Amino acid sequence: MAEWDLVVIGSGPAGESGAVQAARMGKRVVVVEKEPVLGGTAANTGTLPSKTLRETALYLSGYRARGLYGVETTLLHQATVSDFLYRERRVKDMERLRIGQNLQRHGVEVLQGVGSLEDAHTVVVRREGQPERRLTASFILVATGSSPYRPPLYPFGDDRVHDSDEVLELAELPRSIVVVGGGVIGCEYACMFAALGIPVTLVDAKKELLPFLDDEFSALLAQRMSALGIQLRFGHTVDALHMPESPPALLQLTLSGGEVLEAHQVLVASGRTANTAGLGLEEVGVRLGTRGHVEVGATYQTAVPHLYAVGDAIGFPALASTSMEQARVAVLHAFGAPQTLSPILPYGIYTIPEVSMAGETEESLRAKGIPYVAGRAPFSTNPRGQIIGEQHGLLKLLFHRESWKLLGVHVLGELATELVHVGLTAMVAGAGAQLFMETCFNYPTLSEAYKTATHNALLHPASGTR
Ligand SMILES: Cc1cc2nc3c(=O)[nH]c(=O)nc-3n(C[C@H](O)[C@H](O)[C@H](O)COP(=O)(O)OP(=O)(O)OC[C@H]3O[C@@H](n4cnc5c(N)ncnc54)[C@H](O)[C@@H]3O)c2cc1C
Ligand SMILES: NC(=O)c1ccc[n+]([C@@H]2O[C@H](COP(=O)([O-])OP(=O)(O)OC[C@H]3O[C@@H](n4cnc5c(N)ncnc54)[C@H](O)[C@@H]3O)[C@@H](O)[C@H]2O)c1
Repeated sequence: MAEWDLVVIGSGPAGESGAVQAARMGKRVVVVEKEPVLGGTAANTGTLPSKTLRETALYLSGYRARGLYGVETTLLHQATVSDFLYRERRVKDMERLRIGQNLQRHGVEVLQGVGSLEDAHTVVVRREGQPERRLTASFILVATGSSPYRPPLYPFGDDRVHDSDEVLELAELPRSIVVVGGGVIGCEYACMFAALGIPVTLVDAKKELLPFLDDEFSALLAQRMSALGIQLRFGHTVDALHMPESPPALLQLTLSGGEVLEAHQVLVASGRTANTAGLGLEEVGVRLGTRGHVEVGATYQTAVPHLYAVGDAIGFPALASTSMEQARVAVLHAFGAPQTLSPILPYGIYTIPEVSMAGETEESLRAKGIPYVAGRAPFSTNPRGQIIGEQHGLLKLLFHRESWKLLGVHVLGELATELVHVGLTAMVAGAGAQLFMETCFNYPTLSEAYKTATHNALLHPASGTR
């Protein structure tokens, strides 16, 4: 008999969620983590640090108060790196502590060391200066996450060149920066730096900003990011980088098309690679795809049935939110209580302003030939929006033209990543216009925009239909 019911490799959101789910089912569970701290990318280098830095940038820049009292606030004072990183460290520490306590409370054992497969049922754990440990398991959950992809053009040892992990170890705030890669990471960091008054240029090979967004919101976000002072260079790659020997001479980045950008520092955010090298997965029959992503089926089972993989290790959508859900679904399947992942997943993008969406876009509805009606509620006409000075926010709801079921929700502006959940919950419950008409919302609130957007759709049932 195996020593453990479940061995989890990795303690990020996926590992924690999978381990706790199995422990709740009365299973013997051990989590193997190579780092001395728990929490993975979400707690230590990605989600929480970047969101805390965003709040710090908003606070230090006085961004939320801009234009509210007839005065334009600028930086409260010259922001320093320690201003910038102070709260980031506190939030990180609290999250690590919370995860440790959560695992302990559920009776999950934690082992520090690098895990790899010796055979399909044995995980060997190696830690410098310690004897190797062998863990035999009935089931194994690979939740090893991902790391920034480092294109060979950039000398990452140089302290003017960063990836999204290293950017948290800045020695000083950049005087100007080029961000290469306008995916979610690039856009979020570009906004933070711009809010702090740092000149930012954002370069991306794609022609459109975050093309998975509804076109109207992609364009609106591009407009707001430009208004924040970000120079957008879409449809371009960086073909050459010149690094002068002696700073403060500026870095020179030559774009496809010939333009030369000059900046003090560069942040490269052009995708991520799964942490699967050296795990021994292929040796036991697990298939890996591009950038090392583990190939899995609908219940996160690999080609080896008792071996599951979840989170960033399997690729898209590679979010903390979805990683936790995937792990829960995988563990329930392993221990004989199968469930499926929610069919509608939200996206929350912490740019300045925030953008969030769930369900269909106008483009996806058109492509599927589904008849729809769009209803819009600008925050500038919402009383709470007025109070907080939210001039550019927008909620858009997409309803089925015949059934009036909600098919998609899109929000840009203050608290967009929170507001989206009203629409998400309605969609998961199969509800629509009727629900928003009959629900009493607090007044004044931004959530009330759901009622306004529904009225707008009902008043103009032909607008936005295709
Ligand atoms: C800058 C940034 C911002 C982000 N913002 C958001 C956001 O706002 N919202 C959101 O939902 N998602 C966000 N994400 C994505 C999110 O962080 C990841 O999707 C999530 O952390 C993935 O969880 P995971 O458990 O799969 O992997 P990870 O969190 O990467 O954890 C994997 C763990 O496995 C460990 N490990 C790896 N190999 C081994 C081994 N061989 N042995 C032992 N341990 C090992 C690692 O040390 C790590 O602790 C962001 C990511 C970045 C980089
Ligand atoms: N709020 C959130 O949910 C959030 C925040 C940050 C990160 N994440 C997740 O982290 C993951 C990684 O994010 P990411 O932004 O690094 O990767 P990404 O793959 O989403 O984006 C990378 C971008 O870089 C561009 N690119 C690639 N090579 C290039 C080149 N040579 N020149 C110019 N542009 C180039 C691509 O066109 C793409 O737009 C994503 O899966 C994302 O969902 C989520």
